[in-house]
Amino acid sequence: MPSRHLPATTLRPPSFLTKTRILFLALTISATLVIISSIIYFLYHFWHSLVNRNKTIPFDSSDPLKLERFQYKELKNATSDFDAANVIGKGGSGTVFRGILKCGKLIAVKRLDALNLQSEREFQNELQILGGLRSPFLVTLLGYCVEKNNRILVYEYMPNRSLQESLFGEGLLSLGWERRFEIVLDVARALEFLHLGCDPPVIHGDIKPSNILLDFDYRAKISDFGLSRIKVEGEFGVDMFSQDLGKSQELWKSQDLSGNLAAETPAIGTPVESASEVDFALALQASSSSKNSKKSCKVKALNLNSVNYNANIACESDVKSSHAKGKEVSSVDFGGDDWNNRFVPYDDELSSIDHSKELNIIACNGVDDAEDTKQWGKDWWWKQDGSGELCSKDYVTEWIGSQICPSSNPDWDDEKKSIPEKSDLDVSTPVDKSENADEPRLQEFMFENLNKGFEKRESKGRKNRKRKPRKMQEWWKEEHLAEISKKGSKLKNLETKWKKGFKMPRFDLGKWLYFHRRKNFREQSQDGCDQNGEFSFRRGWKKKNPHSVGSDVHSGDIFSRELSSTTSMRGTLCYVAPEYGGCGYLMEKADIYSLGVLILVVVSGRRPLHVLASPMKLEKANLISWCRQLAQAGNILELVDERLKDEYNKDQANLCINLALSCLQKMPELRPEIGEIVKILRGDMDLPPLPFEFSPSPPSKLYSRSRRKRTASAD
Ligand SMILES: Nc1ncnc2c1ncn2[C@@H]1O[C@H](COP(=O)(O)OP(=O)(O)OP(=O)(O)O)[C@@H](O)[C@H]1O
Repeated sequence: MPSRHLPATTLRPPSFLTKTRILFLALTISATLVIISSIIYFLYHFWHSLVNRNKTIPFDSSDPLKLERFQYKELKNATSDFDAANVIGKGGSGTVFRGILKCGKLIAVKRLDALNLQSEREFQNELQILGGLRSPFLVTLLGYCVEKNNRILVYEYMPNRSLQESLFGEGLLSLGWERRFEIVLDVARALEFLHLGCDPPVIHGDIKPSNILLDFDYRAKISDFGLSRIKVEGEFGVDMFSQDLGKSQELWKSQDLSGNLAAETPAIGTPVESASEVDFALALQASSSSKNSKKSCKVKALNLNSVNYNANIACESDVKSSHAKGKEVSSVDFGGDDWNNRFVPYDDELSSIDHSKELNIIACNGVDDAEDTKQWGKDWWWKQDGSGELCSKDYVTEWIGSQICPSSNPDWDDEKKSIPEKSDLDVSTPVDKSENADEPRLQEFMFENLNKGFEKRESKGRKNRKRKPRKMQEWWKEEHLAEISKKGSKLKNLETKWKKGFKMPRFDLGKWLYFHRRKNFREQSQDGCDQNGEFSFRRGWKKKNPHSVGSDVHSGDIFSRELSSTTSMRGTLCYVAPEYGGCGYLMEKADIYSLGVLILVVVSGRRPLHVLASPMKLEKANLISWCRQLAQAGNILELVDERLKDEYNKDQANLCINLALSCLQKMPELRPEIGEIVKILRGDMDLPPLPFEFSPSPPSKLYSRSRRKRTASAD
């Protein structure tokens, strides 16, 4: 019987088959698991990166700025849990603490008070611009911290705080003439670095004493780049003010504090030849506004995630002709049409209006409200009455009203005697009781008198000028809603917050401020005035930190209150250039104007706008007007700080004041360039002749180089 061959498989023992199956199954399962876990891992990371996108700093991994990213905990330890005892200052957006790192290094830690669109924007600006710059004339930004809703900036510590505090605070006498002159020179050099040493140029946009910090040796450094802008020349074609910026590279050489060449440590923002690729991270602003542009501007683009900034810097000649003239480089991406809405055309005629006007909040009611198609930068937001809304004058009026508090001002009793009866002002009426009737009268009185003092010469010219009033609210919407609408879900959050009454001072600012201020005013009137109150157009009222003395002390005559550190929508009241004034073009000459005001403040030891109780002293209330009057009378040295007595260099003082007047010319193109200013201050160039309006009669005894050198050698 033939034997039957069974299939090989069947011949194998069953245990072998089982093992193979098990092995196969195990392999399949583990492979599946690996694949699934890989997918999960990938998805998790994808989700994580999406979720954390808004929390990341707007630099990509190739961060050229080498800023240190601090842990919140680290800064908390450095400042003893942000202890109030470590507070060294308070600005509109945040509180500044003194801190000490583990390594023993002293730092200044600025923590933003609230996270909103404005503060986020300024935070980004500070990082992008100041973070990309290194100069002995600029405060060094060491690092930052972004964790959850915390936004913190870490700076080098400046032991002598701000110029504001040195001039108007306790250290009053520590600023002798030499130091003042050096400070002016340092600030000029800092601006020289920004305007001429950087490519593209950086425009600070908010030069004022509280943004000038003093180091151990009282050398001045510029800080606060929250409102700064990068000027990308190519984008706008012809420079509006015919500045020969091309010579910047030729002119600029990195300088150390003593003015010596220090070429070995070029700042990040130095000319292209010294840094083949400018590391400004900055150009983001330009990029966002230049959709039509094509050619790159040698600026290293950054990957900005945070607030939907477009980081592809471009600045090319291929720009719409409507953008041909210099315009502000905004940090926000406005569509093409938004540009047209946002930027008002420059108008020589309007810019020739006397500057005293913009200090004259006062002028609000006296303005001809007739229609005109032209709008002028600041004009509309000073003069919005007739709309039924609170105009800027009202804010300032309220503010001034709140400062005029007999009970809290020891000088008041003396001064009130000199107030003429015809003013119909009963100064003995306590402010708290005059809430409805007397308070406005008191304020009207102040404004009327200020008006008389400052605006005589303007009234004629203004009669024929017709202007279309523009509401601040409208402007705000134009500027921000377009911006916000691009921020998708962020907008929804913000809108929800607004609806819930979240504190967003720029929304419906007028009413918000009005009611908020009135409420505070009533409350404060009962306990005396709020000596620390400060008015901010940018963020509404801010309460000064008791440690910050800079803004609330008396300086000069009776009581003079500061509007100087009130930050406007863009820039600061009294320091902002007339052609810019909140929404116009931010060009180098705007910084020059602010420098002019700063010089006068440094020389005179006075704030640019003093609110004085006595009409006798009104001529001095507006520092710029007063200086112009003195110049016409040929007596500018009367402006020099009385506290210096005779211990100052008359030639230098003369030079500074004349230079300031030159910087304060209404026409931006007439103001000197920063390179010239530095040369003039160093005695390497003569001051150009001042226009007739400032010249004493007979024509100016201008300060000449030869004369100055003679004096210097005599000294
Ligand atoms: N690096 C620093 N070192 C020492 N003090 C500083 C430093 N930075 C700021 N301060 C102090 O903190 C104060 C507030 O500064 P901050 O820049 O926040 O506000 P500001 O410029 O006064 O106001 P705003 O932000 O409204 O323009 C300064 O006036 C200064 O006294």
